[in-house]
Amino acid sequence: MIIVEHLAKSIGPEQTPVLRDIGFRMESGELIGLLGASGSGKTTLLRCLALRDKWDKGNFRVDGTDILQGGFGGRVKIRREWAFLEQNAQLNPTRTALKNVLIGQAAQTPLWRRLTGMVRSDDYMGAMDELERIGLLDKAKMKTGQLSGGERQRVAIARALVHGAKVILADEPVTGLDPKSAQSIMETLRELCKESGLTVVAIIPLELAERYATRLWVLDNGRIRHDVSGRRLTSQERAGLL
Ligand SMILES: Nc1ncnc2c1ncn2[C@@H]1O[C@H](COP(=O)(O)OP(=O)(O)OP(=O)(O)O)[C@@H](O)[C@H]1O
Repeated sequence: MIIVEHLAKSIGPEQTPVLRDIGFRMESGELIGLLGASGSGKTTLLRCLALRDKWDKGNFRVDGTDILQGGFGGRVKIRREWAFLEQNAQLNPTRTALKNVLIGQAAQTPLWRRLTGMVRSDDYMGAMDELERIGLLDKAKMKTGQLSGGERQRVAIARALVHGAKVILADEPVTGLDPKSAQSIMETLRELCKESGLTVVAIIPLELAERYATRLWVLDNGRIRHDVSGRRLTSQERAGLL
């Protein structure tokens, strides 16, 4: 169980409040579509949850561990088990899909292996397994610079999974993709949530969120204004997205 209470965050020289009072409870296996008008703080919320940005205040507990006040262990847990997929998958275009996925294992790999570039066969098999799981086994040896946007997103997801991600925070994972690739990425994420208990919070367009997410959050004025499961947004709730 992930519990966030009273998360607040101000940004910039003027310290403009972006997140005022965010609170939620989230279970494993949920796929949350994060919605809100431009500038409503969606990316800021993901960055705070990934601990890329410092919280001004708030409580953050994951499976009973106090992440912010509980010492170093909580932060290590988030860095190990939570993956932040930035906009336009951050991959090395000159390396193969396989190598890019293997980079996800660096955190668990001894320094000498990283320096010598030696890969354990277990790591290699693990990376190939994940590429297969997301349907990219046949592209494993292609440089990611030659892959389509959708395929690059898949590599980024495989890298997160190989890293042992239990939670993926995805900042516009389907932006710029054609409708078919976007749907295919969403289907993959939904399947992973259902089958392996992965939890995903993703900034995605409303129509995909309504089709694939198990829960919708609408951010407005620094709060989760609407938290909706099992139904589409009403026209009044949609109005907050404009
Ligand atoms: N580094 C920064 N310095 C100053 N202001 C910032 C910074 N980063 C974000 N902001 C401001 O914080 C607010 C929230 O930004 P954020 O990127 O979280 O919104 P968003 O909902 O993800 O927007 P979009 O949908 O347009 O990507 C915006 O008004 C933005 O201009």
